[in-house]
Formats: sequence, structure tokens, C-alpha cells
Amino acid sequence: MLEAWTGAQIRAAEQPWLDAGEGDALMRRAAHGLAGTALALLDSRNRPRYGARVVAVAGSGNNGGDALWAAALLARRGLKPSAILTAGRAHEAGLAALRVAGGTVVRLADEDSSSTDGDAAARRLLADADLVIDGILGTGGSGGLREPAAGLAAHLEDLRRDGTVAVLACDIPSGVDADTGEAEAAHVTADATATFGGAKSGHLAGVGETASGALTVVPIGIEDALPEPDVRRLQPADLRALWPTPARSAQKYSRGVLGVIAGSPQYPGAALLTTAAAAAAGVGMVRYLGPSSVGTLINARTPDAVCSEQQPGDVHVQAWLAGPGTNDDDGQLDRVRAALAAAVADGTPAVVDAGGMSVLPDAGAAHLVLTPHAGELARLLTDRLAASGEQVERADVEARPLHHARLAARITGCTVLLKGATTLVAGPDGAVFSQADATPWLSTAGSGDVLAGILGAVLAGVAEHPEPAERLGLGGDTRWAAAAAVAAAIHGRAGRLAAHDPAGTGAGGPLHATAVIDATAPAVRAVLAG
Ligand SMILES: NC(=O)C1=CN([C@@H]2O[C@H](COP(=O)(O)OP(=O)(O)OC[C@H]3O[C@@H](n4cnc5c(N)ncnc54)[C@H](O)[C@@H]3O)[C@@H](O)[C@H]2O)[C@@H](O)CC1
Ligand SMILES: Nc1ncnc2c1ncn2[C@@H]1O[C@H](COP(=O)(O)OP(=O)(O)O)[C@@H](O)[C@H]1O
Ligand SMILES: [K+]
Repeated sequence: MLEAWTGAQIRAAEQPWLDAGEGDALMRRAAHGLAGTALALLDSRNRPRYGARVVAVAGSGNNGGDALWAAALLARRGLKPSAILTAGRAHEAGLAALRVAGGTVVRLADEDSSSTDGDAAARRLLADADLVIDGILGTGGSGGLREPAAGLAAHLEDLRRDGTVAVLACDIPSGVDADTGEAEAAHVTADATATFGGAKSGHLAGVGETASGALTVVPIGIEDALPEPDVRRLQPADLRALWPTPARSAQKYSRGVLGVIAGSPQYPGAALLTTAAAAAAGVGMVRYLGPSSVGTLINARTPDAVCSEQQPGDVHVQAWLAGPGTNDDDGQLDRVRAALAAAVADGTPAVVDAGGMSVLPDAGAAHLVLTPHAGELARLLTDRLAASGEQVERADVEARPLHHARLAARITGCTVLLKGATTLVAGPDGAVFSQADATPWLSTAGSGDVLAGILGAVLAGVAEHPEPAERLGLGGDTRWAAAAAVAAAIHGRAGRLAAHDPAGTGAGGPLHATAVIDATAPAVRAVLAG
């Protein structure tokens, strides 16, 4: 599991070392890891190490100190170091080490300076650089980059996009909030980031996810002092442990029955996709409740689904999937209401997707998993915050996804899975998961229905088997958020397979929602095979 902490949590874990006067030792370890990551980044680009020009861009704090020390260390490996200082002050020992290593130093002009010689010299250094280490701001930064660093970062991004320079962020791309991944203003975008002691929540959410590039966690000796993580990301081994794999003695009821209330004669597609996806993900049985005209269509694609016009109270299921493609005309929304009321009352977990979110019970519970995209989350929050008159727009959610997912979990009392390039899951108990297993090719109509079906299958499978989550320290209400993260990960991986985009970079080509369904079983097999 990749675990991440806030800046304050990391600082608290460092404090005993600082109190004992061992701050320098921490910084040396950080700089050492940073230098190693720099060499690996050059190697990955087939750039020779010897003679490579490395520029440390350093702000006034310890983040700049790390970058200056790392550039000095790299001089011993044959690289040519230099530094650009973005503030009036710089870390003294780091700067001295860089000078001893033979590095030239230029300082950017600040508002009070009449000379801009430093700015021109800085741009010349960047133009010749093979590698830039961004040490402008770390966990002590707040509020995004200001001038003159902001202009330099914009110029650096032009060079990075052209491919002339590789950018390595020290701890966190400068200007990105280490706790939230938000960037209020200008920020650095990195090809790779080396972070110290533990990943920061800001690496796994919002702008911070994209701006960090490839993340390397460098241990500095404080790890045992870290508390429960703020954000988690499930890795393949975790998915393997959490996937509802049938026991030898399993039968379809022990594996879980999923009751699906989706689709309508007007929108049958959502019913077809969710039931087929749940079946593909290996649920014990799918019970579809809805109009017989839709049931007939479902059985043409998924003959194993049991379809009827029964009401939720007539059937016994281990999980519900309620909402996609439903409308008020044919009684489907009444079924959704009844299923959600029953789920709250009897503890049966439920996926609440699309239209289901408009008939959510006032008092939710962690075992109800809402699956909004940013637009749906904005509507849900605006509805719930109507009394205060607060309006939440889609763009607000996109700019501050972690904040809004957490807010929605708190207000609704439900687990909230916020869909996007990175999918965030927030539980009402405060647990957060961030999964970035997808491919941009997944942003296609019906893809969310497939996710809902996979999630329904996972909830049905884990409903009566809490032990694997407990073994990973994800017991109690956190297990519902963990189950949602598992589903998001498998959906993303199925998308990558379907798009032929193994790294999720956007390589490969288009996919159809049904291709994601067909790739679901192979994605599960690949995870289980390890
Ligand atoms: N505490 C420690 O012993 C260790 C710290 N480490 C490094 O130290 C970093 C944190 O260092 P600091 O606490 O010195 O903080 P930073 O280096 O992030 O920067 C803090 C300085 O920047 C200024 N500042 C804040 N926001 C700004 C903005 N938007 N524009 C311009 N200036 C701004 C502040 O006034 C302050 O002087 C970590 O990210 C990590 O890289 C590592 O060396 C590991 C050990
Ligand atoms: N840029 C992207 N990169 C990766 N995955 C994405 C991206 N955009 C959307 N997705 C994923 O695709 C799915 C789209 O769901 P949704 O918006 O509900 O579509 P629909 O309602 O049409 O089925 C979600 O799982 C989401 O996480
Ligand atoms: K930085």
C-alpha cells in the first residue's frame, strides 16, 4: 500500500530528530536520495551522467537546502552543478557545499532589485541544463508560487515540454499544496519527484498528482514515528488480498447476490452495462429488478442474470446497485428508494449511482457508496448546502477534489467515490483512498456504469467477509471505502487493457464501454496472478 501523510504529520514525525539536533542528518539522507533519483532520471532518458548539467533552483527554506546539497553530491559523480536562488536568503550550508563543489550561483531579481542580470543568467543556465532540481518550496510553502519564482517556473515548463530538460521535484512540485494537491497559482510540473520520509497527500490528489510525475519515496529514518496515513493508494498486492476470491466450499449465495435497480424502457443501456459488468467481475448472482422489457434485453447479453419485476422487499441480496439510468415514469425510482431505505436499516451495502443520488436517504451510512463524477458531486453538495445558500460548481470540485470528496462524505454520512482521472474515495470515518489506475480513454459514455457494476460485485463479495480488509488494517467502516478503491482500480486496469495502454499514459486507442466489461475478468486475473 502506498501511504501518504500531511505536511504537519511528517513534520511532527521529524520533530524528535530536530529536537535531538539531528536535523542535518535528516537533510543529508534526503539529499542523498534526491541525488540518486536524479541519476535514475537521467539514466531513464539515456542521457550520459558525466558532464550533465544539473541546476538546483532553491528557495529560502530547507527544501532549497536539499536541492543545493543534492547538486553538490552530484558533482562528485561527474555532473556540472549550478544554482538559481529564487529568494533573498538560501540554506547556508547547502549553498556553501554547492560552491565548494564548483557550482556557479545566480540570484533572481526581486521586486526591489534594479538589476535583472540574474534573470538573464538564470535563463541561460536553464537553457543549457540537462536536469533541473526544483527546490523552491516544499512542505513549508503556502499559496502557490509568487514572482520571481512563478515566471521562472513557467519558463522551465516550456523547456520541459520541449523535452530539452528533465525536471525533478524535491519533496513536492513547488507551488502545489502538500496536504491537498491543490495549486492556487503558478506551480512547477515535474517529470519525477523524490519525497522524504513518506509520500504527501498532495502527491495523490488534484493537480499534485499530475505535477509530481513518477514518485519515489526516500526513507530518512522517521518512518516508524508516522501516524495512520491521511491518504492511501492500493497496490496490486493489496488488490490481490482484498479481491473477493471464492473459497473452495463457495456457492453462488456465499459469493454474494447483487440486486440491480437500473435502467428504464427509455434508458435500457445502463441496465445492460451494469448487469454485464457485475457478472463479468464474478459476482455469485445478479438479480435485476425492473420492467420486463428491460429484463428481456439484459438476458440477451447476460443470460445468467435473473430478471423480474419484483420489489426490493421481495428478494434477499448481499448488496444493492441502485440508480443508473432510472427515472420516475416506471416505478424504478420507487424501487431505488425502497432498496436504499432497506440498506440503511439492515446494513446491506449499496452502490448509489447517477439518479440514485437524488433519492438518497437523509441519514446515510458508510456502507452506502455514492459514485458521482465532478458535476454530480457539485449538484449533490449544492442540494445539501441549500440552507446556507452555498453553490458548488463542477470547476470547484475539479480544483479541490480531495476537499469536496471529504466534505460530501461528512455531509451525507456515506462513502463517496469521486470519479475522474484519479478516483478519490472518502469515507465518513475520514479514510481516503486515491487510485490512479485508469487511462484517459476511459472517459467515454457508459464507462461509469461499468464501474458501478464492478463495485456492486465487490460489495456483494465482501459484504459477509470482512477479514481480508481487517488484516490490512482497513476494518470497520474503512472497509467500504477500501472496497470502492478496489473496484476503481480494477475498472481502471480493465480500461488500460481495453485501450492497449499498459501504463495509463494515454497511449493505445479508443475503447467502448463493452470492451471494458470484456477486459474486466482479464484484469482481475492479472491482479490475482501477481
Ligand atoms: N525539517 C527537516 O529537518 C527536514 C526538512 N526537509 C525538507 O524541508 C522542506 C521543508 O522546509 P521548510 O519548512 O524550510 O519550508 P520550505 O523550504 O518549503 O519553504 C519555506 C520558506 O518559504 C517561504 N514561503 C512559503 N510560501 C511561499 C510562497 N508561496 N512563495 C514564496 N515563499 C514562500 C517561507 O516564508 C519560508 O521561508 C521539506 O519539504 C523537505 O524538502 C528534508 O530535508 C528532510 C528534513
Ligand atoms: N481523464 C480520465 N482518465 C482516466 N479515467 C477517467 C477519465 N475521465 C473519466 N474517467 C473514468 O471514466 C469513468 C466515467 O464515468 P462517468 O463520468 O460516470 O461516465 P458515464 O456516466 O457516461 O458512464 C469513471 O470511472 C472515471 O473515473
Ligand atoms: K519543491
